[in-house]
Amino acid sequence: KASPRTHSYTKYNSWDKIQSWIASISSSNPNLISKQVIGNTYEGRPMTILKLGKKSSSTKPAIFMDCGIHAREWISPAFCQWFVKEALSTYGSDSQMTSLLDQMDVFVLPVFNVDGYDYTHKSNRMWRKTRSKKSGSSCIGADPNRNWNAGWSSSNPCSDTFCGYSPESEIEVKNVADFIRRNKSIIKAYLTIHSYSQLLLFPYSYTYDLAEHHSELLKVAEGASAALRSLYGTRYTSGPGATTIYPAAGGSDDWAYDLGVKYSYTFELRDTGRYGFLLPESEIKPTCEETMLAVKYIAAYLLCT
Ligand SMILES: NS(=O)(=O)N[C@@H](Cc1ccccc1)C(=O)O
Ligand SMILES: [Zn+2]
Repeated sequence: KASPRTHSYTKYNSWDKIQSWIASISSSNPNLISKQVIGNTYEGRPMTILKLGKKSSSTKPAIFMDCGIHAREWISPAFCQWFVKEALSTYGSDSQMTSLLDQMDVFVLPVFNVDGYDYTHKSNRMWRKTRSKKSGSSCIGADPNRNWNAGWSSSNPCSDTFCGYSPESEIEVKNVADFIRRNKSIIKAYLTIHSYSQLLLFPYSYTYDLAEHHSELLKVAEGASAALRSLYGTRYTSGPGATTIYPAAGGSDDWAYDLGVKYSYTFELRDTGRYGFLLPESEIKPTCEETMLAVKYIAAYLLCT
């Protein structure tokens, strides 16, 4: 059975292996990690959030990070697994990680779109959406990054970017939106991990209007990108989604920002198109190492402000 010691952090693990890992890692260190199931997916798989942070009787400010919103973006869940492993293994030795986990909690959702992720392993490697079915339509699933109540507008059910029949129509999105709403007073940052293109995006994607905190969000994004680039020279572009990648309605980062989570970022990890969603396993380690620097930069900024 997979356990923290036998789990591979440099392979794209199946959902079954990730589920076993979640069970074992979440009971490996009661002072630093716990788990909570926030609901099930359409096909009945559990959505489990890992809570990282020094156990405290008082409520601490928190960062929320999700991976695997889009099923085919396999480097994303690989990063969430890497982040959890790094947090637990460097707490006490790495000063940045130690102060982060002493002063804040980090909620990590390793795989958001579990049904879709499992489907890419077993059926169609290029699947993107959820796997929900609606009577009357032969097309399956909605894009979980178009289904949030942020500039939401309807679209074609057979499109890969179908927005769903209404905001939060996808149970996976509703489960996470409910969790963030319940915890919005303590959540200071929302990070959502995607691939590919090497971008650090922030609101808005649903409009060309600049966010109220545009200049600060850009400054932090450029600092995080510079930290990332310092390791292997990987170049990221920072900016609002609408002008940096493309306009898009119903995105999770826009929704979190409009809810009041000021530091709301979408990471588009490696690469820039050579392999795209099929990033080789040999690039998991360098991608995760450099991305750790960007996430730790944002965390350090939160702790200093
Ligand atoms: N990961 S991606 O290639 O699908 N790109 C993202 C870009 C994106 C990011 C944030 C809000 C809306 C859109 C997408 O959802 O299209
Ligand atoms: Zn994506």
